[in-house]
Amino acid sequence: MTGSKELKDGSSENAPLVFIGGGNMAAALITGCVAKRFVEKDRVVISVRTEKSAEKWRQKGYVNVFTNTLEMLEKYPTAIYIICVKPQIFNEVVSSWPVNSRPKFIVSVMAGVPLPTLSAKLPFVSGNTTIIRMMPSVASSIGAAATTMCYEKNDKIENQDTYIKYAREFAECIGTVEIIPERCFNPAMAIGASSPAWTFMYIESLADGAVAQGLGRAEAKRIAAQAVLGAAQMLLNSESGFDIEKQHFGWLKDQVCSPGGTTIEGVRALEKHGFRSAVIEAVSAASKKADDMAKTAK
Ligand SMILES: NC(=O)C1=CN([C@@H]2O[C@H](COP(=O)(O)OP(=O)(O)OC[C@H]3O[C@@H](n4cnc5c(N)ncnc54)[C@H](OP(=O)(O)O)[C@@H]3O)[C@@H](O)[C@H]2O)C=CC1
Ligand SMILES: O=C(O)[C@@H]1CCC=N1
Repeated sequence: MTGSKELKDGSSENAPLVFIGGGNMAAALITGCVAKRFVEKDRVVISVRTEKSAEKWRQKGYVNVFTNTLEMLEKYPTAIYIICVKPQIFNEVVSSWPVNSRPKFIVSVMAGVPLPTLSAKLPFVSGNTTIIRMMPSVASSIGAAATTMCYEKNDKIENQDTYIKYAREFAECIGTVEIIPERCFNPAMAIGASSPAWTFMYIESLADGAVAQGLGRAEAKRIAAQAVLGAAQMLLNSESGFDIEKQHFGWLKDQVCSPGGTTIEGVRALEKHGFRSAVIEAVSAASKKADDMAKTAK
């Protein structure tokens, strides 16, 4: 990406990107898309709750920072709105939205707030508003997120294809993107957005294991992180001889396990301690939590 991306929909040329919420997820998104020059800093607008957070953003060179969401939304009546607050704060955001507002394009990254709830709760949303649910991850900051996206296609919405294309380009600038049906959104969130936390835990555990055996902490951390990166790259890069569309992951695992060797002993230990089951349960627990949140968000 060489230049700042413009959204030309006839009504808003070069529309600003307005982030409602400026915490961890917004920081990863903004860092990632500014680094790729998808948007310039002066076209980013952010609202946060506290002056302390606002000051942090200003120190990073962002000038359009607000601690009053209503004031921000009144100042930017035509924009691309990205809702980045916690789901529990969504009702507060709804009540901060000017009643006469008629937004055309809203992106929500909130876990556990489905599209029908978004449309129902944002009372000003008309039949002419495109709402997109996007689930990126903290890896957006380095352009390495595995983002998922869903939306309801409506041919009656003016310029909807333009908005969808823009959202897709936004997601591509922070990593990869999969468009999925909303019914699969929560399990996809678990493996795309929550799993970085579990992977950090896994890498930390690898390092701990080696430190327990006497390896220095710094070396252990670097070796563990690189080993996980290399393994993931082998799955995604067909030059490894692996075809992710056709082959089972076990094919690569088996290449590492020399008969009578060291690795298969580790496989045995992992199986004994319920490794796969623990991971499957983690995905299920995160997904179920999002299902429960969706019920209370109604
Ligand atoms: N963290 C992650 O890896 C991911 C998070 N998400 C989603 O992103 C959303 C945000 O999560 P995360 O960034 O982790 O949370 P944080 O707690 O880090 O950030 C929340 C932000 O919202 C701000 N805020 C609170 N109330 C308001 C308000 N009324 N108006 C405007 N801003 C407000 C806070 O301001 P202040 O800083 O002043 O308190 C803070 O900047 C969640 O819905 C989550 O589901 C999605 C994918 C991954
Ligand atoms: O923990 C959460 O709820 C958010 C959504 C996915 C990742 N973090």
